[in-house]
Amino acid sequence: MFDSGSSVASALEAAGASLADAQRQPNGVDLTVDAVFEGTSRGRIGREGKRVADRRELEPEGGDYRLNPGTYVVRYGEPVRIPEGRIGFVLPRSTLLRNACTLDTAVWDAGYEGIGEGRLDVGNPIDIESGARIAQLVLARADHDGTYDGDYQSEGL
Ligand SMILES: O=c1ccn([C@H]2C[C@H](O)[C@@H](COP(=O)(O)OP(=O)(O)OP(=O)(O)O)O2)c(=O)[nH]1
Repeated sequence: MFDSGSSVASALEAAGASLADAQRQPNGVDLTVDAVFEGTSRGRIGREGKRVADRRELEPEGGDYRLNPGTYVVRYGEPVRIPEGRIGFVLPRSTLLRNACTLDTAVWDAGYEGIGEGRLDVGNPIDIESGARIAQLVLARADHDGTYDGDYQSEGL
């Protein structure tokens, strides 16, 4: 069972997000793009520990990120808090897909709080305005064991 868009909006507002009306969707809340990065070094995932690759933040040109085909990391514009009893999923806006682009995202754990990131794949050149809506967060009811306590807790806050 998924929460309504207004419940998702309440969860985000409790985390400090200020939402425009256009972000409020029937089944979730649209997230905006705050920053786009290109990787500049090698990351690592070990059996223990991990390292996120260094990155270079792209500058918008005339307010738009002018992206050629490739893989980027985006930082979303809204602080998120996943309430207890919930799991979060972020999905791409369908307009990204219709432009041969997409977002790859992972599980958003109960108890996670922060400004998250995702992988943006660009298959066809696209201009994305800084602050534009690119994704949608939905929340589903879920049992869980404890709450999120990983390295990304409170990131960006
Ligand atoms: O696409 C996503 C998915 C999740 N998150 C946030 C919410 C999630 O709760 C947190 C940690 O995600 P995950 O548990 O997958 O991270 P990890 O790579 O396993 O690292 P750690 O073990 O430190 O949590 O990152 C994102 O920013 N982007």
